[in-house]
Amino acid sequence: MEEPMKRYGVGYALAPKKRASFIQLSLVNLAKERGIDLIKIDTDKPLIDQGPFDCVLHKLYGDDWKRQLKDYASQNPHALIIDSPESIERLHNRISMLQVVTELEIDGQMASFGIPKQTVIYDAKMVSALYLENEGLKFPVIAKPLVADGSAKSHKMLLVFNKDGLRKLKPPIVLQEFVNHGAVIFKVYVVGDYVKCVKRKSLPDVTEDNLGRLESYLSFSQVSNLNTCEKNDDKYYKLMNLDDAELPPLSFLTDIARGLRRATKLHLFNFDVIRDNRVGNRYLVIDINYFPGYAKMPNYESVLTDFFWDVLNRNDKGIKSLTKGNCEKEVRVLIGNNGCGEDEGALPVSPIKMEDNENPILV
Ligand SMILES: Nc1ncnc2c1ncn2[C@@H]1O[C@H](COP(=O)(O)OP(=O)(O)OP(=O)(O)O)[C@@H](O)[C@H]1O
Ligand SMILES: O=P(O)(O)O[C@H]1[C@H](OP(=O)(O)O)[C@@H](OP(=O)(O)O)[C@@H](O)[C@@H](O)[C@@H]1OP(=O)(O)O
Ligand SMILES: [Mg+2]
Ligand SMILES: [Mg+2]
Repeated sequence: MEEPMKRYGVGYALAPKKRASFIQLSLVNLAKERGIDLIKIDTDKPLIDQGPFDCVLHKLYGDDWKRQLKDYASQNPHALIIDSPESIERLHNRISMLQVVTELEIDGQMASFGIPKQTVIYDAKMVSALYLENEGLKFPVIAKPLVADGSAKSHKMLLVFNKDGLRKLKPPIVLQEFVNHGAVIFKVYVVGDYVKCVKRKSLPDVTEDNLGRLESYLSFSQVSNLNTCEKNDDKYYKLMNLDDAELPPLSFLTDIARGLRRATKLHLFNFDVIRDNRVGNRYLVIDINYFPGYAKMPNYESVLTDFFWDVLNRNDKGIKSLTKGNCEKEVRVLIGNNGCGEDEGALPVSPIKMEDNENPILV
């Protein structure tokens, strides 16, 4: 007689929006066929009273949740926690997030990579054109909230064209050089050893001419996450034709992804890459996100199911590929004007532009 298939329980603790996008019936069913039951963790009840789970997936914040995970892990040493809160926290600060990129050692035969010049400002009195100049930054710059904790306000940014645009900035902020990149951003999704790059639209290039002509700043939020309907009437992006943009070499991106996995000890994240127009074959990482919108990735159901199956099986065999048991303990990580205005190249006003009073980094 055939042995019954071993079943695994994967508990997930996600905010309602993330749950709605990620936990689709197609994923639940495919995982079920492979012996993996996806089970919702009730965040109103103590984690310790739920399960038992072979694996806990999570994207929640705060000390209470961290404590709950720690208690769960110490009472269920066999359970995998994907990923450790301490590792995830590095991505909650836009400086420590990109610092890790600068520490990667990768043999860049095909292309080079780095991060844009940036500086952090904690004190409003420090915001000045002189300070920027001393830090080696030139206009235009992007002002980003220092904290990237998943809140709506942590995505609200400002493209600053000149010194007038600096006046109203509210620290703590990161000021990062805006690099022309042909209005295309590459989102590189990482799921364990799997790496997938997709193209999205981004902010259009800024010309010297623009700098003098425009308002002193532009507020925007999650420009690469606008929905298809918003993209439709967008002349600028039609003109530059996203379809024609060439992807960076996959093996190069895979090397960066592997390096980031090693350095961060994370398994579920994506990073945003732009091609620096000033230099041939140079790429800049501008953002890293924990547990991003995987449902937007082609075949996300099978990619995620394969990942669950792989880590659960390795765990059964005693291969410590993930943070296991005590989630603070370090364990070996296996590596395996509607988008345009009338002029070509003019900066978008809507839908990218948002009201100033909605932007928390503006006084
Ligand atoms: N240094 C830069 N040079 C040029 N464009 C940039 C730069 N930094 C950010 N951008 C543009 O601004 C957008 C938002 O920046 P970023 O990715 O840092 O924000 P985010 O809110 O963390 O994004 P996500 O929704 O991916 O989490 C990018 O997708 C890109 O279009
Ligand atoms: O909203 P989606 O599911 O698409 O995912 C987005 C995700 O939002 P959510 O985690 O609240 O869902 C964001 O996370 P926070 O920074 O806000 O934590 C961030 O990672 C975006 O980059 C993701 O979009 P993507 O990068 O994949 O395009
Ligand atoms: Mg981003
Ligand atoms: Mg981000």
